[in-house]
Amino acid sequence: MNTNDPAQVPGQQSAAPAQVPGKQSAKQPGQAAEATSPHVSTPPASAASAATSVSPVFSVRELWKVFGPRADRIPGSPEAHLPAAELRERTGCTAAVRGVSFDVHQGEVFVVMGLSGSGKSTLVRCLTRLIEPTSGSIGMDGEDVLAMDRTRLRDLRRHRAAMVFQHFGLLPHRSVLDNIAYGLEIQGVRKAQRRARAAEMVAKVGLSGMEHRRPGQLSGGQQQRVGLARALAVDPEVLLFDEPFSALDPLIRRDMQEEVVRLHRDEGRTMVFITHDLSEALRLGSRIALMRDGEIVQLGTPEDIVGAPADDYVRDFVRDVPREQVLTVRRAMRQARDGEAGQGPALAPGATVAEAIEAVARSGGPARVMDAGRCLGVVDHACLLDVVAGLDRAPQPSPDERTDADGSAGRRAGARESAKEDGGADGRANEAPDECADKPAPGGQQPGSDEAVTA
Ligand SMILES: Nc1ncnc2c1ncn2[C@@H]1O[C@H](COP(=O)(O)OP(=O)(O)OP(=O)(O)O)[C@@H](O)[C@H]1O
Repeated sequence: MNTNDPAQVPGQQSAAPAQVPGKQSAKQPGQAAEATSPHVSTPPASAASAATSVSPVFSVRELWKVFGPRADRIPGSPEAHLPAAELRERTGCTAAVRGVSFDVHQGEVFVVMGLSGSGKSTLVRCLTRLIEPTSGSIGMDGEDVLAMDRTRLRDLRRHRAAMVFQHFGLLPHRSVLDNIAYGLEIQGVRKAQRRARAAEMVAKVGLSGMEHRRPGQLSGGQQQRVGLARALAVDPEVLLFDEPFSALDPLIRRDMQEEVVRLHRDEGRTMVFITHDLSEALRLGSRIALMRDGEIVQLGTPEDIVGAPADDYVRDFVRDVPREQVLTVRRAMRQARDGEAGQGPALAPGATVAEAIEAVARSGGPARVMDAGRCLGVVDHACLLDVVAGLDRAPQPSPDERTDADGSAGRRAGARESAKEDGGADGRANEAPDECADKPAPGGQQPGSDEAVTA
């Protein structure tokens, strides 16, 4: 059985994989585990339907990682949930990851966020067994990661899940091009082929013209681009980022975040992204797993986390987030009254409250929330203010909401990006054709039509 075939397409399995223990069906293993956790928000309708159509890239159940003597006695023991200091005092052990369960869906940016020491790095390293878990199960595309032998594991790390580290790990005496080609070199890809692929990646991450420089001749941001290009060169099914931008200065960091958003939008590649920076998590995440003391205290979309914090810890965490930048009009809207469905600027359901405030201010009246030509509701001054003040109601997903290519709430980032594309740099766009568009406003024009944001 050749389980290390360099010609193998990344993400495809060359051998009959061992199945994840306890896996119920190919359709959606562990959906119940996510849905029954008190801290895990129910995904929006589109995410849920996407989740049922494809199996998760990673499926993690009851995962524990305990460091220290006789670590395997801790999971399931009465000590398992002791506070960290008490556990250490009584047993000499540290429970870095405690009974964590989640799925990473295809095409999403799954952010693992938490304060220093909350267990983020340990958790993500367990996914490819860079750290051996103490107990639990990990599936990748339905294959049992914990049952993989060394060859299969090497294949997983080289071909299927590439890691981008904070410290770029570049080879100082090699050129940019050769650094990018390195991952292909250890896969045994021929020189001409790997250099051609590396040259493609140089362009993709915006380093054209710098191919022959050494890492020492690059800025921190440029070095991180090389790290990113090296991971991309092997065309992995999933990219794992371990706080990749935390050493970069804020402007370069922003630049790199945009790079990730762009890559995700263009390629729809699955990404798992560790950060301790809330604004980075909100900006990049399709969903965010917020960790505390080794546990996931809440797992949900940025809108879930900011709009419906699971407990006081999360509430405190998100207290200073500008709500209007994260929450969407879906949360703010009310039912249309007396002809309101037929006029006013049109907003996509994924438009932010901030975008809606601008549209309503410009038009002087309510804006419509439109989806596939249907008016889902309207937003006016009062309901937008309620959301900003935190007096809003729960979100109101439409029953037949369309599903985007990437399924889950990656739609948010996509919504913002496509708003920009449709309407130019300021994010405005022309009004989408809809069932109300044939009802002319006074003066023959749709009021505020040029303020509308579509996504
Ligand atoms: N090899 C180890 N031996 C013992 N304890 C460890 C080991 N690695 C990590 N830990 C402990 O496990 C806990 C989680 O560490 P981890 O590095 O996963 O946290 P983190 O959230 O990634 O932190 P940071 O943001 O600072 O990198 C911490 O208490 C840490 O001290």
